[in-house]
Amino acid sequence: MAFWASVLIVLMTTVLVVLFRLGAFRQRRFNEPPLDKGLIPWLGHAMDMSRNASSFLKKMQERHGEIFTVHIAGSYITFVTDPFSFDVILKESKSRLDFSKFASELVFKIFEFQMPKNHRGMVINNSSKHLMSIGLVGLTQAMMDSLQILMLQPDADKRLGPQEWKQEGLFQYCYNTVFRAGYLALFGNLPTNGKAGHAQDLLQSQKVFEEFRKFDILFPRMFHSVILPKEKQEIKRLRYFFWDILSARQMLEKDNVSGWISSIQRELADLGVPELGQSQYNLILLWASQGNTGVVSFWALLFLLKNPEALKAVREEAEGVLRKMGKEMRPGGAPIIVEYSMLQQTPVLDSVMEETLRLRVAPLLTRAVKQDVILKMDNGKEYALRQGDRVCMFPYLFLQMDPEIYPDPTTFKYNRFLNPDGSRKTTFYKQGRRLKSHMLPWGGGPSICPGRFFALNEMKMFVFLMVTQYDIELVDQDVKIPPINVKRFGIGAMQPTEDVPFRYRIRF
Ligand code: HEM
Repeated sequence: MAFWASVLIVLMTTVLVVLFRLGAFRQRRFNEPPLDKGLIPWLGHAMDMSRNASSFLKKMQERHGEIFTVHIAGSYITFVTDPFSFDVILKESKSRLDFSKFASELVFKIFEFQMPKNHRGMVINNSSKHLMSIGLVGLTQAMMDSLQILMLQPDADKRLGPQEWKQEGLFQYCYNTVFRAGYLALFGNLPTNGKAGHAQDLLQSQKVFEEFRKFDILFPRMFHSVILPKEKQEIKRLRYFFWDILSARQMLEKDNVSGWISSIQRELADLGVPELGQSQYNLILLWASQGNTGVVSFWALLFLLKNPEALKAVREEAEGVLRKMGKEMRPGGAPIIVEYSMLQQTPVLDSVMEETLRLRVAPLLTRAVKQDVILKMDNGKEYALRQGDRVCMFPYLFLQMDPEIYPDPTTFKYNRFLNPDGSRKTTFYKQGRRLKSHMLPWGGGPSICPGRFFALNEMKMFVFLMVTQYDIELVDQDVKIPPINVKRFGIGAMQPTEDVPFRYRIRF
């Protein structure tokens, strides 16, 4: 009897210790935000969050207000929903709220790469040199060259002449074209070995795109740590495919590798990162640079195709820029070349891109709480945050979809970001007060996307070419705009649940 009593005591103690470790006994302390642990130990609200983060967070905001802490898969995460307080968090010092810690954990989970200590300084320095300022002009030119290679390649179906309509899925077409052009511009071309043309580049970039899409589709499951054993195998295979294709050895054989990729690789080698680590890092850069631009380009074109007035305005603006630059569009004339300077003269297209980013880009901005912190909200209220927790912002829901800031927020309005005089509109208000940041699709603070200027150039260039070089139309003009895949909330650009057929032909 005594024996069984001891076993029972040991068992109960173990269960209590495990529950304690899983955070089941955490109580809200004085000054802390409202705490919502959910009913399932350790998992907490993980299922709701991975199912549809946006509707879950909306429900939590309705229940708790401007700030609350939820328990998700073993972590306590504080969400701030007041957009006026976002800047406070984004500007907070790294020693209190840190971006790198969470990013490094995520990168290790998905890419199996252990970030070297000073890697962020390296990314930031190289990005400001090669993705901004002077480097941006050359890279934008490289993107243009690659877009031309892809868009003007002879049709696989030789029966179709250049003037005939070609039909495809718009999502597939945009993602494929922008991904491959961006990949070639950043990661370089295969040597032609005396052969004419770009056949090898076209073949290899197609394969890279196909494998990337498989990885991309599995990404939300990796992000939320809900992978089945079969999927684990596939992820492993895909990682090996990319580590090989992006290896230092393969990159050395390529021509025209961008300064961004080659100098990061050199610095990694100097830091003593082994070859495998360099390949792993290249996959991270491939993911960061190519996972969103094709998707956003798709939405921008779809919105234009569904809004003939907007399409007309963008086309007229682009044709005006071509005329101004002396690039006459003649029937059967030379292909259109979009130069860097031309992209600085397109306020209507800028507004279209900004409206598309507002409607379709939904990252979760996360900081690790490095020490106990008092967070002073914009309204003066103070909340205690605990060391070891995370603090998160979801600007898609609490800023970009706010009807007070953007009336009729789910509707695409191509001129929402234009002033009546046609200049760019940057002032937006809530409760009569001007917002410092009216949108955060690129993140903010020290971790703001360093590729944002290049990304915008890539997408604008693609849309510019599509509207000037081609006639484009939806196969069914009445087709509904497809819903978004809600499982991708928090990751970046939202993808559609289904494709939309469209057709295009060279304009003569
Ligand atoms: C539509 C396209 C893009 C979107 C919406 C986007 C968005 C973002 C977001 C939200 C972040 C995280 C910011 C944070 O957590 O605070 C990020 C990080 C990053 N992005 Fe982009 N991005 C895009 C395109 C690009 C491109 C084209 C490149 C490179 C050529 C790039 C390179 C990076 C890098 C390297 C980081 C990590 C920065 C760091 O560790 O500090 N992105 N991006």
